[in-house]
Amino acid sequence: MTDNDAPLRPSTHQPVDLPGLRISGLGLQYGTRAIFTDLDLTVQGGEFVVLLGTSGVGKSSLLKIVAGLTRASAGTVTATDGLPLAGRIAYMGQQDLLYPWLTVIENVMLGARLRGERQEPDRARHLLERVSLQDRAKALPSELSGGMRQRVAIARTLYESHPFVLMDEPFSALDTFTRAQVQDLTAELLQDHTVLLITHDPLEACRIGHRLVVLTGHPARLGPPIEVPGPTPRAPDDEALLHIQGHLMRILMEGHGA
Ligand SMILES: Nc1ncnc2c1ncn2[C@@H]1O[C@H](COP(=O)(O)OP(=O)(O)OP(=O)(O)O)[C@@H](O)[C@H]1O
Repeated sequence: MTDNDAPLRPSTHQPVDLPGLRISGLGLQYGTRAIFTDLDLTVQGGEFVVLLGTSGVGKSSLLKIVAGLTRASAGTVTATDGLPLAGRIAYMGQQDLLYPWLTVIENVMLGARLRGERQEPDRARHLLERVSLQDRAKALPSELSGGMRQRVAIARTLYESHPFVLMDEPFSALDTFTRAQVQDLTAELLQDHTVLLITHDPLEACRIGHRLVVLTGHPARLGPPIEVPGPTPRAPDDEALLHIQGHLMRILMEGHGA
C-alpha cells in the first residue's frame, strides 16, 4: 500500500488489556521448497486481523504454526505479555468439527470434557443464548442447518475463554446471507479476543477485520497491513469498505499473476 492509499479515518480498534501475538522472521520450508520467508506481523491485544492470499500460498500453514500444530523452519511466534502461547489459543477450522453423537450443549463443553475438567452447563447455556441457540441445546448437530452449526462452533470457541482465536476460513461453507449473519455475530462476540482469521473473501475481510494483511509471491511475503476504518461489523455497502475491497482485489489478482 502506498501513502496515497492510507484510509482517511483511523480504524476503531483501541489497544486493550489483552495479550497480542508477535510473529517474527517466520519461515517455512517443505523439503527444498520455501513456502514463505521472513514474515513479521504483530496482532495487537484485542485486534481482529484478517489474512488473505491466493490458494496454496501458505495461509493455513502459517496459522498452524501460530497454533503450535506445525513447526516453523525459522523465526518465532510469541505472546506480547511474555507468557507461553500454549493452552491459550482457540482454533476454529473450515469444518465445524462437531461430534455428531453429542448434543449441542455437550459440543459447546467438549474441550472441558476432553481434558477431564468440570463442565459448566450454565455458562454453556449463556453462550448458546448469545448465538441465539438456547432452544436447541439438546439437539444433535444433524438436526441443525450449516449456519446453526457454525454458531455452535463459535459458542464452543468462546466457552474455552482463551485470549487468542485463530480461524481458518470458518464460514466458507455457508451461503451468502447466512455467512453475513455469522460474520456480524463473530465481529460482535470476539471483541475481547486477539483474532487472526483466514478468508478468501475480500468482502468478509473488509466487514470484520480491523487490519488486513495479504500473503503473496513464491516464496510468499506479507504485504503492508491495510487498515479498514470504522466499527465492525461494517455494512457491505459502506463506501470506505468498497474502496478497500477493490484495492484488495487488485493486490490479490496481481499476486495471483506473479
Ligand atoms: N505437510 C505438508 N507437506 C508438504 N507440503 C505441504 C504440506 N502442507 C501444505 N503443503 C504445501 O504448502 C503450500 C501451502 O499450503 P497451505 O495449505 O498453507 O496454503 P493455503 O494458502 O492455506 O491454501 P488454501 O487457500 O488453498 O487453503 C501448498 O503448496 C501445499 O501443497
